[in-house]
Amino acid sequence: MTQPREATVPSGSEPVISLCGARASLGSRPVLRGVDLTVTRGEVVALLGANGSGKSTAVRAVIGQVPLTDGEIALFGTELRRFRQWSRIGYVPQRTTAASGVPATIREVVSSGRLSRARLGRLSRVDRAAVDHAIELVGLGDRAKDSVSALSGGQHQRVLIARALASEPELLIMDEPMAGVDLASQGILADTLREQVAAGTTVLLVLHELGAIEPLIDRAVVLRDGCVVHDGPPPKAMGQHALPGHDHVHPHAADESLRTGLLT
Ligand SMILES: Nc1ncnc2c1ncn2[C@@H]1O[C@H](COP(=O)(O)OP(=O)(O)OP(=O)(O)O)[C@@H](O)[C@H]1O
Repeated sequence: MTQPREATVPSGSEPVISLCGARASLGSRPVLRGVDLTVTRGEVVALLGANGSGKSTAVRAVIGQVPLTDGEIALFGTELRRFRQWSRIGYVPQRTTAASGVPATIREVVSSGRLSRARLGRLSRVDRAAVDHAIELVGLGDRAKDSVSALSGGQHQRVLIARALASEPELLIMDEPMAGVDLASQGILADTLREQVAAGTTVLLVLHELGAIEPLIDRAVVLRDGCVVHDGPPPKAMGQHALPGHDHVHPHAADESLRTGLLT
């Protein structure tokens, strides 16, 4: 078995996600053009970049939804193609309007996130308690029997996050969790994330702007045209100035500026 290269991993830290020279195409278009990215245990990493820079494709490649044309991905030190322990990972996809028409209750949707831990597809008492806990975490305890089709966009997003949390994952991957979410729900999501981080969960977040979760972010990786153009401290300018149309310039090294063009 070939071991993934771990060139960017600090010594002593355990890699949870490693992408090495990852290349992927959608249709005939090369979307990832040699991405190196490592997330170690307990880290909270934001994946940033302009629309179309490849952020969603990168996280979808990590969970095996987009095949690589070249390079390697490993999860918890195991090559992706051999990896089977999906209950260790919670994934919140980018929101689509199609998701809101599901005729199911909040508890049913969140329960589906626990099935990866259930034996023979049946939820035990422990499983059901974990589902209820996940619903409580996102502040929807009193709505568990409500249909998800009756929820606002922000509440719906909270359900998707509860679904990801139901398996008590060690790694949480979220694609634009705050997009289109009302301020009250943003606050609840930030609190939920803070609790997960405090409990040691490793987190990879696709974001457009850091906003309320900026204090939680250990490291930011910025993609441009399918390549990593920054991997280090979160760009300070983002929280205040990440408005559509801005091309961001912020300090990179002492005497060097980095133009991220995050939203252009
Ligand atoms: N099925 C597809 N076929 C061809 N091209 C696609 C397909 N899906 C996405 N793309 C293109 O691939 C590029 C990368 O898309 P991706 O969704 O990864 O970017 P992103 O950085 O997540 O952008 P956004 O912030 O808009 O979500 C975009 O230019 C997009 O138009």
